[in-house]
Amino acid sequence: MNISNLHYITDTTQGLEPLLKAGLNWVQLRVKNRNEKEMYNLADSFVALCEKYKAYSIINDYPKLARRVGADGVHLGKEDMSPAEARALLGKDFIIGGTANTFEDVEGLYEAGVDYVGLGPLRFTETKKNLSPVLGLEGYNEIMQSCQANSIRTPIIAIGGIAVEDLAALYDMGLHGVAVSAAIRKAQNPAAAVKAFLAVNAL
Ligand SMILES: Cc1ncc(COP(=O)(O)OP(=O)(O)O)c(N)n1
Ligand SMILES: Cc1ncsc1CCOP(=O)(O)O
Ligand SMILES: [Mg+2]
Repeated sequence: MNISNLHYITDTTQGLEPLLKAGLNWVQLRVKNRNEKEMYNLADSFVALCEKYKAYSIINDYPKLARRVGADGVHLGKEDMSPAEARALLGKDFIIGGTANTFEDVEGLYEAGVDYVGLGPLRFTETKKNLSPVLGLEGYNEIMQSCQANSIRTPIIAIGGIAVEDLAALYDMGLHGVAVSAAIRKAQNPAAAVKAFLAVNAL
């Protein structure tokens, strides 16, 4: 499995199909405050839609639900199940991502054997409440240099307020890719926004 350069984060399947048609191949379902039944139904239809377009499906926060609906992976933050427990539950082939805000977080996730790290936020975003301290490009630079110095090669995905204009600087520092919600979801033409992100990745 190749970790994608573009992770799209969504709380709905509405409007997702045109984005998959535009070439999106990795989607994370990130939903807060829904009951178990609603969450199951949403996750189940999300996985079916991703499968139709051969896109990887990742469920945020809920490892057991991810397994139950046949998703490809789960994303876990500091408040969620530990990556080690999730690995024991889900097995070696299940994709497990973890959240980092510092080099120490990245190191811990690398040692825990995650498949990718979501590192951020780059800047303020309204998409997430209780945001960790903003890193800015300078913060990413320091953390990426520490990763290189410590031979940490886990793919690192930048997240939080990412715009297409940020990609060049982030890739220069060694970031593997980006996780994006608002810049696609709130775009006048979300499918065109997906294509703009993918076009930079193809350069
Ligand atoms: C790719 C990626 N990186 C980071 C996060 C944030 O996860 P978490 O810290 O658990 O916060 P919530 O998304 O659950 O609010 C993510 N979802 N994806
Ligand atoms: C889940 C998450 N964690 C940090 S920012 C974020 C949401 C994505 O941010 P944006 O909507 O600004 O792309
Ligand atoms: Mg979480």
